[in-house]
Amino acid sequence: MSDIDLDGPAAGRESVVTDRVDPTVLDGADRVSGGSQDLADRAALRRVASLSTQLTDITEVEYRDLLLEQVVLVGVWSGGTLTDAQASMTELARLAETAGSVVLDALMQRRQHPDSSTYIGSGKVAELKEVVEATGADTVICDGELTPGQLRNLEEKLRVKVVDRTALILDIFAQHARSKEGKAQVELAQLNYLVPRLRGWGIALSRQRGGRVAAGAGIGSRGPGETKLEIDRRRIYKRIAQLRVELGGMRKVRDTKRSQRRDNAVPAVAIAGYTNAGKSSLLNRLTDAGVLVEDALFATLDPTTRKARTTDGRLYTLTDTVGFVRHLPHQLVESFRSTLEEIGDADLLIHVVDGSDASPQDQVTAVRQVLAEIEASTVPEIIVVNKIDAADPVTLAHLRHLFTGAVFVSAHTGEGMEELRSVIARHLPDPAVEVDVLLPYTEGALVSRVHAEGTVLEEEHEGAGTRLRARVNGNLAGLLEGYRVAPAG
Ligand SMILES: Nc1nc2c(ncn2[C@@H]2O[C@H](COP(=O)(O)OP(=O)(O)OP(=O)(O)O)[C@@H](O)[C@H]2O)c(=O)[nH]1
Ligand SMILES: [Mg+2]
Repeated sequence: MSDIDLDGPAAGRESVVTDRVDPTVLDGADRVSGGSQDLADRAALRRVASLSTQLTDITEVEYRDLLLEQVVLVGVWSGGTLTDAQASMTELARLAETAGSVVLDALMQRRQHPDSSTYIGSGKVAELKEVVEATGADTVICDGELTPGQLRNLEEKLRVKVVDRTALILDIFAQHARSKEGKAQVELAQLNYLVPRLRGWGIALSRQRGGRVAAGAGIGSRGPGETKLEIDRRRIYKRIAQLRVELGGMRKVRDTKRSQRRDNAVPAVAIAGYTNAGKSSLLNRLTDAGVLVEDALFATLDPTTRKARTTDGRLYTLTDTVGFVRHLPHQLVESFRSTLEEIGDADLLIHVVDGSDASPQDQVTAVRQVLAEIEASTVPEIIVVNKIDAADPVTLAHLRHLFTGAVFVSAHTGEGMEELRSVIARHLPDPAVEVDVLLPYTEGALVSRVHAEGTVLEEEHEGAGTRLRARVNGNLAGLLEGYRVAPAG
């Protein structure tokens, strides 16, 4: 813990490590399959990033415009190794770039705990202010979830916008939400984040906007603004209630669909994993889904379900889901609960890991934490290490050792996909009921269904029809009831 020498890399800066994050700017997609229109929309959104976070229904609320452009990142390293802390900062930089901003600099402070009033220590705030001024940054992004007080105090001291990790992730989700459900889920999460911060932001924002604090007496103290905030607060609560009702309705539709799938006893496989690990690419490989693939965090928010077949011809569904990240904001986990239930309800989980990442095992840890939070830890899991074409062989060897039974694939080259298919087939629950039937030739459709949904053990064409011995699900077994052959002897 404390035995790591900070003075080396940060000579002359005492306990502040200045770690310039490699500004490998993510300039949009590097590969799109079947979603170029979507992508164009998204690029357009990115140029006016602030629009996506403005809540159209509550325009008068001084909601934070996240016009993220020139940013400086700041983090507190309070536990774990330096590598962990740096990985978290690198990820924050990726998140900031995904949201459409340019990262100018990144600072990290070693402290036991974040400072209760300004997140980083007061002496370091002055240092940060120097960096902000020197770089001409207009926004500071903190690597954590800050209290309303911390945000306000920092803004007052730095005189630029201060945003935390949670707000940043919410902003990306808002930019990427496509479906009605996704948009409602994000709006609900944003409002839940907003409520406790309403007063703080109201004040800080007034100060920030063109230095109105100098002209207007009484801003920041009680006054007419307070009444307006109360009204806004009530409107927000009303909107939250309305969104909950709407989402409840959409949830019913989703539940019905899922239970229909259950009745048909088609096994469900969910693809989950860290954001940008290649989940959508894998879905596209295993089916012809044509889901948007993008080198950006949280490209997928809406689950896509496609039919797929095992190597031995059995039908199953494959669902691509929203990616996870370190410290996924609890507001998102909460409002995306119905989407995330697709994972908890699955018969099998394909947990995709980016093998080319600097520390894939940390991704696995973060993902498992979220899985536990959504009560999906009991779903049988296959670890699939993706991007082996781009991964370091030493890392891969380490992963083989860590995760026995993992499958190593490349969604790009197709390597390992055959093995993945057969592993999926092996892990899928086998249809439960064994039947022995004689189906007249007029019942060709039923014969096809047995082939599609069940496992055929024996098939013979006899004079009276097709004799089939097979394992099928309960539903299909019911339909076959009338054609059963009496057990011999
Ligand atoms: N080199 C390499 N790149 C890959 C591979 N699979 C996916 N990628 C790239 O990784 C990036 C992310 O792929 P996606 O399929 O969108 O990842 P995802 O997990 O669905 O991401 P989110 O939906 O954003 O959470 C894209 O740039 C892909 O082209 C692979 O096997 N090898
Ligand atoms: Mg995706």
